Amino acid sequence: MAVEIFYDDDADLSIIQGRKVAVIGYGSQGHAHSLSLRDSGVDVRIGLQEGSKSRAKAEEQGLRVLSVAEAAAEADVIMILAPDTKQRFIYEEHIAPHLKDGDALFFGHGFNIRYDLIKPPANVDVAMVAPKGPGHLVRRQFVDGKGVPCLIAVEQDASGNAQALALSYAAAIGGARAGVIKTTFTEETETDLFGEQAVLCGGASALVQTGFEVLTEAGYAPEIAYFEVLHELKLIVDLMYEGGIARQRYSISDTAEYGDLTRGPRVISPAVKEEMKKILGEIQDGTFAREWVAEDEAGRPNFTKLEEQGNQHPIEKTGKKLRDLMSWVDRPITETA
Ligand SMILES: NC(=O)C1=CN([C@@H]2O[C@H](COP(=O)(O)OP(=O)(O)OC[C@H]3O[C@@H](n4cnc5c(N)ncnc54)[C@H](OP(=O)(O)O)[C@@H]3O)[C@@H](O)[C@H]2O)C=CC1
Ligand SMILES: CC[C@](O)(C(C)=O)C(=O)O
Ligand SMILES: [Mg+2]
Ligand SMILES: [Mg+2]
Repeated sequence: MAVEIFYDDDADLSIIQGRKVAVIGYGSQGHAHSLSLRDSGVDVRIGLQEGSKSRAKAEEQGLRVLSVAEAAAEADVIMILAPDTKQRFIYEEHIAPHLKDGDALFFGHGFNIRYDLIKPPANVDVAMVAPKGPGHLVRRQFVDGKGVPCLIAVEQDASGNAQALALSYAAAIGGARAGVIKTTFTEETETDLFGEQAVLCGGASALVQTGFEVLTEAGYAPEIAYFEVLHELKLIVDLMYEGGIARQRYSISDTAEYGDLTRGPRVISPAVKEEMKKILGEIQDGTFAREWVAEDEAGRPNFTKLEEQGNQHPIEKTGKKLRDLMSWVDRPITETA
C-alpha cells in the first residue's frame, strides 16, 4: 500500500501555534524540537528534572525551564523527549497526574507505547512525530531552511484532530519541508530499532571497525586505513543520499563498481541476512525491549563496558589525530546544545 506523504502545503501551522507545548528533555531531539518550535512561533516551555545538566543550555537559548510536573500542568501538548528507558517513570510520576481532557501526549519514538510501558488514559490524544535523523541535524537543517523527514502516527485520537496536530507540529520543526510520512507506532518502533541496530549504527560501526582491523592487522598504515574505511564512507554515502546506489555506482570507477557488485554480497552474505532477520525477530517479539529495560534497571553494566571498549578501539585514536588536521570536519555537532 502506498504511504501518505505530507508537505508544508498540507500542514496548518496555526494549529500548533494555538497550543501550549511542553518539551520534556533537552538533549539531542529535545533541543532541536524546542528551538525550532519557538522559531516557528509556538509557545514552548521545557520540562527537566531537578539538577539536570541540560537546564543551563536551555536557559542560555532563552527558553523557559520548569519542572516536568509544572511544564505538563501548564501545557496542552506534552512531547516526551527523555531517554526511552526513563520515560515510563517520568510519565507516571510527573505527567499522568496533570493530564486533562483534550491534552495531547506526543512521542519522538514509539518504544514506550509499542511495548506497553506507558498506558495513557482514553481522554487524551496520543501521537508521534519522529524525525528520521539525529536531533542535532534536525536543528541544523531547520536553521539552513531545509528539513529532516518525519514520521507521524496516531495511537489514540480522543479529539478527532490528532493527525492534523501532529502534522502541524512536524511542520513547525521543519519536517514537512522534506516530507512527513504517516505510519503507526508499531511500524515506526520496529523499523527504527532494526535500522539503527542492523544498518545505520550497529551494522555500519562494526563494518568500519572490522575493515580498519583487517587493513591494520595486515600491516597497512592506520592513517590510510582510516581514510579508506571511515572518512571516505561519508563521501560515498553522500552520493547514495543524493541519487541512490545507482548514482554512487555511476560516480565511482568501473573497477570499484565491479568490486562492489561481486564482493559486496560476500561481505553481507546470506548468513548476515539471516542474522538481520533474527535481530528483527527479537525486536518484534519484545526480546530486545525486555533486555534493554533490564540492562538499564541493572545500572547498564554491559552498555558501559561495551561503550568503553568502543571508545578504546584504535580507529578512534587515529581518527582524532587526523580530524584535528581538518578543521572543517570536527565541527561541533550543534552550535546550540
Ligand atoms: N537522538 C536522536 O536523534 C533521536 C532520538 N529519538 C527519540 O527521542 C527521544 C529522546 O532521545 P534523545 O534526544 O537521544 O535523548 P538525550 O539522551 O539526548 O536527552 C535526554 C534529555 O532528557 C533529559 N532527562 C533525563 N532524565 C530525565 C528526567 N527524569 N526528567 C526529565 N528529563 C530527563 C536529559 O537531561 P540531562 O541532561 O539532565 O540528562 C536530556 O535533556 C527518545 O525517545 C529517542 O528514541 C528519535 C529520533 C532520533
Ligand atoms: C539512527 C539512530 C536513531 O534511530 C536516529 C537518530 O534516528 C536514534 O534512536 O538515535
Ligand atoms: Mg531513528
Ligand atoms: Mg532510534
